[in-house]
Amino acid sequence: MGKEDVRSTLEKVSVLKVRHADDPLINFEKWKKKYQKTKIRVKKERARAKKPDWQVEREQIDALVSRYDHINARDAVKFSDFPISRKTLRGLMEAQYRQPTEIQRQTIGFALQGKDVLGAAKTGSGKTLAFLVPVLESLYRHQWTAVDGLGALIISPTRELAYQTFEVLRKVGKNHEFSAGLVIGGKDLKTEAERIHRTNVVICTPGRLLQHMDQTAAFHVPVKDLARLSLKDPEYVWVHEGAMFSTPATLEQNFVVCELHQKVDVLFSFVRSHLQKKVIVFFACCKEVQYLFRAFCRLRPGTPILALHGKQQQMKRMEVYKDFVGKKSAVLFATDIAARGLDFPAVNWVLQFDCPEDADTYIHRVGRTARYKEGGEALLVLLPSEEEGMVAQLKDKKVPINKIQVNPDKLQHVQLKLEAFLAQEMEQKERAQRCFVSYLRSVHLMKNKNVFDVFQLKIHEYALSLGLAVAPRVRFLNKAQEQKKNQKGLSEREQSEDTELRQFKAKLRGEAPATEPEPTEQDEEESTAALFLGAACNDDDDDLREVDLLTVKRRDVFSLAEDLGGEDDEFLDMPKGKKVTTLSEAKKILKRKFQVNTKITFSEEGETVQQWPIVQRSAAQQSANEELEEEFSGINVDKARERLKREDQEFDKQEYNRERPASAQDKSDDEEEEEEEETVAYLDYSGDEFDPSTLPDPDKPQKPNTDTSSITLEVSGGESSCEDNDMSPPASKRKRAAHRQPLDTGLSLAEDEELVLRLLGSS
Ligand SMILES: Nc1ncnc2c1ncn2[C@@H]1O[C@H](COP(=O)(O)OP(=O)(O)OP(=O)(O)O)[C@@H](O)[C@H]1O
Repeated sequence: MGKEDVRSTLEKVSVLKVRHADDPLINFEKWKKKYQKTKIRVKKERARAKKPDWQVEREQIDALVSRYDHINARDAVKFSDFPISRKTLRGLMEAQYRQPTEIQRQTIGFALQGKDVLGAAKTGSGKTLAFLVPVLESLYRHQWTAVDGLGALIISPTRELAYQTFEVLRKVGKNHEFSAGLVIGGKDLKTEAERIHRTNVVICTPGRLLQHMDQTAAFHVPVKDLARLSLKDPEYVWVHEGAMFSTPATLEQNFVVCELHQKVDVLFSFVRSHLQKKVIVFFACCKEVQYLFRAFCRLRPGTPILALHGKQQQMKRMEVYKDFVGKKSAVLFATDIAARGLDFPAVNWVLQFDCPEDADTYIHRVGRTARYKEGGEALLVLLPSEEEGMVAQLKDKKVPINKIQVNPDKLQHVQLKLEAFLAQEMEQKERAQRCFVSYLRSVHLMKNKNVFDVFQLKIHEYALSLGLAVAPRVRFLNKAQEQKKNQKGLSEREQSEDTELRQFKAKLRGEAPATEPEPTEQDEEESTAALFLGAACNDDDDDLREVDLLTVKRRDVFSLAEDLGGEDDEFLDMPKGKKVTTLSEAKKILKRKFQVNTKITFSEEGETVQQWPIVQRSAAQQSANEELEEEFSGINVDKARERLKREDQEFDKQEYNRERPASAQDKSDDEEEEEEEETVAYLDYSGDEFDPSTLPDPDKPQKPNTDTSSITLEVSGGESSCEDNDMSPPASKRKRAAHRQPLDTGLSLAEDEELVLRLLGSS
């Protein structure tokens, strides 16, 4: 093909192209296609717009559910990689939760698929969202509404944790329409009861839940499922199972060993050297927090001190919680109510002033710092007697902890200052005493005796370190000590019996007698400990009310001192015969059938002159037949009742004749009746003597003396009815009675009263 041919061909093609673009037929076809597409879309949209919301939502739910089988937790990087509703996703994003943590990644998928999940992960690793997201999704999937009532129940060990979980739920679930309620003690039960049946998610503490289950009629819980409390074929998710340590990697942990009486100084010095930090200090009991919180406030360490413990009002607890959350630097003195689950942001230090009950408690406590990728430090204060046992436990639980020393040069001593405070304030002194006793009690009650041995404590020095002049008396320790001695005595006796037997056998065999065993080191230690306690106990007779109260309460209320078993045995199983208590004395008296509140006066000849309460002499003679019958066939109740009635009547008659003035004996029957009535009233009234019945009843609303018009009908009516029922004699009779001489019955006032009551009863 020549050049000319090529050119003509190209020209033809371009002409064809121009013609094609201008071709109305082709253009129409194109437009028609586009139009059809738009028409279908609009139609669909219109159709969808006509659907009720729930149906649209249903379709969205179905679309989500269809993805459940294909969840790939391993590759999930963002929350949106899971089939989670837009509402929840939006909530998560708004709360700045974008990527799931390890525990969330591994559990959310299973939970969405409807499996029971048992998950465990280190503190601060995000377990809260791991269960809250599936809760929201489950309710959403079931299109739960307010009228459906309770849909999810979250039981939390402490009120603070319940409150915190509630707050997270509110944040993450704010785009859903469910209702949620915080049901914890210390709040108004009535208001809760009114709302609880309309609440979809209830976050509660166990005590309050039981209260509503008992008292709130409208509250219907899935009780059977709760009771079973076992998981159906659960997925176990141990996120950090293979980890080298059970505490967060970003947490640095140390312990110091010091004597009990040095602990307050150590704490004060620590606080003084960490003024810009946020610190939580854990104590063994509320009373310690109560006392040391006040003491430290008085010491003015230079940083805010807060206290959180179970004896505070709920509102106060919330206030302190929020206050501490909002502070940049502060020291929170707390009991273990703050140990589990609470998410205080940016805590730098956790100091355990008292040894935790066990390694798990230790881990929960230190977990209040170094949360979610943050760093933190923890210091454990141990007594020499606690060191070995506790450190071994921690090692067992894979807790990396190092021993460090307290620098004695840096230690600041506060004992003198505390003494001065206590000298000024009686209340503070009492607090210090309670703190002292409570701490000892808490140590005494600890189960692990390898770690906690109250008899190893130098309690006198401890009392001084709290600012007290002397160690208060601690009864339960006295008793425990006695018990210990008795047990020791018993085993010694058993041992000596054994030795005697062995020596006897040896004699029989013609061998030389064995020598006495040497006292062991432990024996010596025990007697030293006993010395410490003994000295402290004898120093002061000022016994603490709290100890008395508790001890007495336990025994008195249930009257089961001998029957009680279990934990209380330590206190109650004292050797019989040695323990002399008011209760045992009272029981002895009862057994001997002594009558309390009785009084018998004898003449010099030994005859009964007067007896209280008055014994009614037998007035009606018992027939010989009756006596005989009773002797052989026991008491015939009906006959006895009849006889008593007769006897009462006879006695009343005799009493009446004895007391009636001679002049009155001849009066007519009618007059006699009236007289008798008056006598009854008269006996209660002793002439010139003060008549208490004339006084206004303090329990009744009083009428103003002057202006009766101001009294409302209701009140005046009530009063008049009260007056009608009054035991005081009517005015006319009182007037007549005033002219009479008081009857001298020869009895005391109390005896007179008793007599009147009898007469009234029989009449
Ligand atoms: N996906 C996430 N992204 C960012 N922060 C998160 C995420 N999940 C949880 N957190 C944050 O981590 C912190 C710890 O979470 P959470 O309280 O749920 O831990 P936990 O495992 O329940 O701790 P504990 O065992 O002490 O109860 C919280 O401050 C929380 O806001």
